[in-house]
Amino acid sequence: MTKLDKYKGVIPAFYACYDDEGNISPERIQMLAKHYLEVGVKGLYVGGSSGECIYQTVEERKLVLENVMEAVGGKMTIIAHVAAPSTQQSIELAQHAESLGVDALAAIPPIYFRLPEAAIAAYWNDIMDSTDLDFIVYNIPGTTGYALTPTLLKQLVKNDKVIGVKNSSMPVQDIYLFKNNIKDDFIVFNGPDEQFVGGRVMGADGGIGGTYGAMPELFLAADHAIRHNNMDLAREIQYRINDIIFSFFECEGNMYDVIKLILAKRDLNIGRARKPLQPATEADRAKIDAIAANINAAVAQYKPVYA
Ligand SMILES: CC(=O)N[C@@H]([C@@H](O)[C@H](O)[C@H](O)CO)[C@@H](O)CC(=O)C(=O)O
Repeated sequence: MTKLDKYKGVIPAFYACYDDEGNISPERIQMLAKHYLEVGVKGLYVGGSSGECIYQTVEERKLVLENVMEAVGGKMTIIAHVAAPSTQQSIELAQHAESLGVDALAAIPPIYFRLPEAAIAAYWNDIMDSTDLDFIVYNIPGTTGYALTPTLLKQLVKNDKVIGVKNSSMPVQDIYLFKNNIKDDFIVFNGPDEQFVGGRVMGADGGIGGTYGAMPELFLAADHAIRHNNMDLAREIQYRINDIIFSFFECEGNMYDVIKLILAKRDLNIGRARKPLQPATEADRAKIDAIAANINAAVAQYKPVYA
């Protein structure tokens, strides 16, 4: 058992939970967090893209984390994503997260301006210096426009607080770059859910993903198959997961709104996605019924793999 084992496994990116008026709902946050605790995932990644962080105020983001911690803090690994438009706001969120007792912080690079690498490093270092928590560098070039380099990562890991990278770039080989020759005992999380198995084979220790929350049982089953060296089964589950993810993208509404409507069918009503994320349309409704049925069938088929 090492200090980093608590991060190795399936970690859903926690969804934004709103009431019917679109305000943060403490009750729904606690309900969803307890649901994932019961399902048996390793931890939760709170306040990331899937948490709609960029559409929430600092105070709203604090309220979200407070309710997750009240519901499950201490019983699962909690990683708080704290990147915000300014360094000052990011530090405020980081220190608030530390006061609640989270396990680790994560942050994307600075938002909006394409800043030079020195400014990106300074941003991450400022956040790290503001608390004693473990820190996870978040590489998501598809949305931020900045692709983490091994050179910068080697500089960052001189700070012992850096324990890993959440890698949401598409090339699986990036996992090799961030896993090898960086430092001993370093965690890499697979980001693209469509490549969960591929990322793990390349060396990722676990995954953090935006679709895990819609079908955590399938990722737990794939994780179990990988750990037991049953790669044919792992691939089979990954293919099933991908069919489901690709069906999300066939809807006109944004994936998070589609997932929320699917969760509502499982008695997990967490409201709708915030605009400008597009709401699901009437035409999506029949597709959403079919996707929900497909998820239920896949869960029934593959949950016995680990349960
Ligand atoms: C670009 C993007 O949003 N990537 C997602 C994936 O989990 C993604 O939703 C999934 O692979 C479906 O394409 C995560 O890496 C991001 C994430 O988990 C988060 O920050 O909430």
